[in-house]
Amino acid sequence: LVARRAASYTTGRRVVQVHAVTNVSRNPNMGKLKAGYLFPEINRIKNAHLEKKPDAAIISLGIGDTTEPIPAPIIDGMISSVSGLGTPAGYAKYGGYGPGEGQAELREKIASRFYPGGEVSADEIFVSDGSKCDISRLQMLFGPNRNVAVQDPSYPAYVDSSVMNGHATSFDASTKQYGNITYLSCNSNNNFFPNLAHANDSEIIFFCSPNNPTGAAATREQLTDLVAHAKENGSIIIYDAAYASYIENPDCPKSIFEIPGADECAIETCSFSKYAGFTGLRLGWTVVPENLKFADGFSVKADWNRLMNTTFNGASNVAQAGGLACLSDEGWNAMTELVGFYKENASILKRTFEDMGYTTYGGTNAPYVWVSFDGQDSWEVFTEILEKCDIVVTPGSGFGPAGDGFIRASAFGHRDSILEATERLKKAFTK
Ligand SMILES: Cc1ncc(COP(=O)(O)O)c(/C=N/[C@@H](CCC(=O)O)C(=O)O)c1O
Repeated sequence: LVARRAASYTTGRRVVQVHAVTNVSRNPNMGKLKAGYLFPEINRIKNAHLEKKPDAAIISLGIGDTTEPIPAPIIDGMISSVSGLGTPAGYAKYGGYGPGEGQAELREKIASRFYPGGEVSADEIFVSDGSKCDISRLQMLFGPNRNVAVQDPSYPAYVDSSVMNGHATSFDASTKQYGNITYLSCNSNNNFFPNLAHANDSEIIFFCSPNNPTGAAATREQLTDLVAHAKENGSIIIYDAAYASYIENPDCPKSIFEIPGADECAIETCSFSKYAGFTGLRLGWTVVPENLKFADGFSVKADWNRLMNTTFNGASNVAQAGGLACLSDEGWNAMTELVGFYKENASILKRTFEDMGYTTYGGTNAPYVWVSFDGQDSWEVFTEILEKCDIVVTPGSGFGPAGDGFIRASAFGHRDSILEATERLKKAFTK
């Protein structure tokens, strides 16, 4: 026992004592992950740069994290919630554990505000602490060894949570893909909408529109094809609408449930993060339709409800009060203004790269501009931009192998930072 507890080994003449180990073997799926999660890795590199250049005035066009303060009407809603928690009546109403699926009033409001066509009812809406968290809980819902398809490139949480939850075999360094995950390439040749025939065997299809990182918003026709494909193959779509409010093209639906039949093959997750600056406050929701059934006819919603009530004690009551304030007329207008501010940043960035001679995608229906560097290694471009401009972007290959040759510029920034970044980029990279 002592030998096992205090595993040690000799290197040449020295006996090196290592820390005691446990008896518990590591989850082999965690061992398959090829690197750290993308954004903390980028942050680590940024900090190393600052070590070298302590006076560098770094501008981040990297992680899509909001920068503008939460608008007053929403703050007021939270302040009154907090004050209420300090009174017996207020605490009695909202102080303890709330319903795992979220406060009824908030669920009703989300249904009426985000699904005005009545496509979704309040009891199909499950309030959470954000979409990223729900993506991993959805992985738990389906269990291991699933055939999963993702857009390539796409939000890294889909692939990484799929690897963690046992859907993937090992990482193939030559293809830069995990085995058993289907990468649906999205590029300028297919107008960033994948060939769905490649997903014929996929049980679960992660689909994000507007897509992170390309900024491509799928059209009604494309989403109709996606729903038809899922119904034909018996797949379930996990539709990520985290940026839907940035869509301005009327031909691009804001929800998959605008497509008839989607309630029999899709789950939709969304979030207040990028709409109201709730990235730190943590509030999102996931829609699991009444009509969505597993192969044996069992309700997916029933299992999701059981899972949420077992794994999660509900989104913070203060955050839910904030969400409710977002959906008041004043709050909704304030959110719309905030989204408009970031959209303006995106168009400034898009215009700048275009004027510099670069081909860009996205940036119109999304807060991300996808910039082609003509096949150059995206981590090299990332490093060059950091070294020359003290600007952090996100290397395209971080979103999947089809992202290489691109960088993603995020529009989440103060206006003066965005303008300063454009000046630095023009100076260093104009073709
Ligand atoms: C398609 C998509 N879905 C969900 C999220 C996260 O939503 P929340 O967990 O609600 O804040 C994000 C957040 N993405 C940021 C933050 C990074 C991260 O969440 O890992 C980014 O891509 O820079 C996202 O892009």
